[in-house]
Amino acid sequence: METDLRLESSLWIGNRRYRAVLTGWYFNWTEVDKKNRDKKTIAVPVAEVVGVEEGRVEILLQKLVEDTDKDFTVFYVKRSNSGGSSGLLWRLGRTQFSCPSRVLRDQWTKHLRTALKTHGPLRPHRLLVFINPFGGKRKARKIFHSVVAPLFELAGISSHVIVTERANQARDHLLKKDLTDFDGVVCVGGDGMFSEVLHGLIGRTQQEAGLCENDPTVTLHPCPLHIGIIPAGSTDCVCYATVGVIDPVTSALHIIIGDSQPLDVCSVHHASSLVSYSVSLLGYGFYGDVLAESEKHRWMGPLRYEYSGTMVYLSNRSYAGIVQYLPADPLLSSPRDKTRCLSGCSVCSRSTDRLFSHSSDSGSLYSSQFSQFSSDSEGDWVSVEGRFKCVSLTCMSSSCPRSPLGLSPSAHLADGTGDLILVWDTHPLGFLKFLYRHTSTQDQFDLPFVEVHRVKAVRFSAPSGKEEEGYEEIGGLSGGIDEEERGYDETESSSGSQQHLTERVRGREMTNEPKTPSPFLCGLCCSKTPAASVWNCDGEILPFTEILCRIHGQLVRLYARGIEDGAAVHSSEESDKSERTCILHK
Ligand SMILES: Nc1ncnc2c1ncn2[C@@H]1O[C@H](COP(=O)(O)OP(=O)(O)OP(=O)(O)O)[C@@H](O)[C@H]1O
Ligand SMILES: CCCCCCCCCCCCC/C=C/[C@@H](O)[C@H](CO)NC(=O)CCCCC
Ligand SMILES: [Ca+2]
Repeated sequence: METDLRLESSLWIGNRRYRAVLTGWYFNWTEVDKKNRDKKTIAVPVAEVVGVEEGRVEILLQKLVEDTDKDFTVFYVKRSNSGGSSGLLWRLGRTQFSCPSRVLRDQWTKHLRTALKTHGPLRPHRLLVFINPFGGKRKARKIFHSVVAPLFELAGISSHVIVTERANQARDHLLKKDLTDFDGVVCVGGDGMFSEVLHGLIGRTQQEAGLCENDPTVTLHPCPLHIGIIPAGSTDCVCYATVGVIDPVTSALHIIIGDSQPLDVCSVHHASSLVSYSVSLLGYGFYGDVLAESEKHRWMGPLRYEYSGTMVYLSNRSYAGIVQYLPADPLLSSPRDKTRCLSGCSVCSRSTDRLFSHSSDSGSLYSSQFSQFSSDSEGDWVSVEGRFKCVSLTCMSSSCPRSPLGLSPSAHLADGTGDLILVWDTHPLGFLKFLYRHTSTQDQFDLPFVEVHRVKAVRFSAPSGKEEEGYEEIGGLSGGIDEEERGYDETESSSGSQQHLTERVRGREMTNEPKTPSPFLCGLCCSKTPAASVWNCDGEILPFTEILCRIHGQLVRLYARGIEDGAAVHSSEESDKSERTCILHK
C-alpha cells in the first residue's frame, strides 16, 4: 500500500520476515513470527537516516557493494552510552533488507530518498573542510581520512579539503575566497581551529552586510553557513559542550544529518576596535596565566595544560581589577538554578523568539539592543573592584573532558547571555577547592569567595598603573586572604544577593600589603608576580588588559543539537534490545 511518502510492505532481513513501514517521520520494521504476531520494532527517525544504497553494502575500511537487484541497505544513526561523557555516542547503524521483487526494492529506495530530502532540509551537500595537522595529538589528518571522509561519501556529501600550512590560513580563506556553493565549513582540530573558522565566518558575514565589527553597539548579522567540528585538539571544549562527547564519528553524523545548534558569541573590544570573538572562555588571572605558561610547553601536547595549571596554581597569584557588568534579566534564568542546557532547551528556544522578534525591522532591533550600551543606561551597569584569582566570562557551560559539567554548568548555549564568574583573592586551599570542584558534580559557586552573574556585557580594567609592565612583591602558597580574615561564612553563597549593589570594593588591593611567601616554595613562587595577567580568549592570548565584551545571541550555527539526555532519548537501539513493540508517532 502506498500513499504519498507512506510505504508499507513485508521485507526480509536474513531469513526473518518483517513488516516495514515508512511514515512521514519514521522508518520502522517489526519482526513478524510464524503465527503472524508482532515482535520487536526498530524505529528510526527519517531525519536520522544517513543513506540508502541498492544492494548489500558495507563500509568498514572501504565501501563494498554486492549488487543484488532485490536488496537495499539502510544506514542510520544508532546511539550508545558514552561511558562517562555527558552526551551519547552515535554510531553508524546498518541493516540490509531483501524484497520479493526488484520493483518493490526500487520503490523502497525511491521513497526513502524522497523522505530524506523532505525531512533533512539542512543536510549539507558541499562542505569546505579545514584540517589542522598540528592540533592536539597531531592526528587530525588521519581522523578525517579514515573515519569522516567515508561517512561523508556514503551520505553523498562532497568536500573541498584544505590541510592548513600556517596559523590563520582558514580564517583568511573564509574572509576572502569564494564561498558560494558551500553549505557549511568543517574544522578538524581543536578550539583554536574552531576559533579561526568562527572569526572568518563572522567577519565575512559582516563585510557582506556592510556592518562595522569594531562598533560594540552594532547588531551583527548571523552567519548563513553552518560550522561543523571534528574534534582533534587538546581541549575540544566547543565540541564537548555542544555535542556531549569528543568523538569524530558522532560529530560527523551530526554534520551529515544537518543538525543545527545556534550558539552565542561574545565580541571583545578595546579602544573602539574589535579584538576578538569568544564562545567558551574569556579568562583573566588563573586561566590567562595557565595559557601563557602552556604556550612555552606546546611540545608536551594536551598535557601542557595540566603541567602549566600546576605551576600557575603554585605561584598563587591574584590581580587587581575593576569589573563592570550589565546583568541579564533575572526572571528568564539564573546561573545558580541547577538546570542544564540540553538538546531542545526551552530557555534557548524562548530566547530565539526574543532575539529575533524584530528581525524584519532591523531599525528597531538596532535601537533596542543599542540602548543597553548607550550612556543613558549606564545606571544598569554594576561595578566591582578588588583582587581576583580569576575573572571568567563564558557564553556556554564550557564543559570539556577535564571538567564534565564545565565552568558554568547551568549556562545556556543560545540564550543571548554569558556567565561572569568572579573568584576573589583567597587562601590557596580555598582556590584549590574551587578548581577541584570543576572535576566533580560539587557546586563550584557555593564558596564564599566566588560569585557568578548572568550578563549581557562586561567591562574590565586594571586600576591605573597596573596595566603597564610591572611586578609586585607578592606570591607564594601561603599568601592570599583567608576566609576568616574577610569574615565570610563558608555556607553562604555570595552570588545573586549582591546584584543590586552598583559599586563594591573587596579584597586586599586597597591596602597593597605584601603577602608572605611560603618558605618551601621559594625557588618556584617567591619571584615577583606581574601586576597584570593576560586574557585567555578561547585559548588565544589577547594583547590588551582593558576590554569591553558584549554577548551576541545565536550569532552562529553549528552542526550539532546540544547535549542529549541519555534517559530521555528513545533510541532505535533501545527498542532493539527490549523485546517490546515500539511504534513512534510524531
Ligand atoms: N598548519 C598550521 N601550522 C601551525 N599552526 C596552525 C596550523 N593550522 C592551524 N594552526 C593554529 O594552531 C592552533 C591550535 O590548533 P588546534 O586548536 O587545532 O589545536 P590545540 O591547540 O591542540 O587544541 P585546543 O585548541 O582544543 O586546545 C590554532 O589556533 C590554529 O590557528
Ligand atoms: C585540582 C584539579 C584542578 C583541575 C582544574 C580543572 C579546571 C578545568 C576548567 C576547564 C575549563 C576549560 C575552558 C575551555 C577553554 C578553552 O577555550 C581553551 C582552548 O582550548 N582551553 C584552555 O584555555 C585550557 C585551559 C586549561 C585550564 C586547566
Ligand atoms: Ca549563553
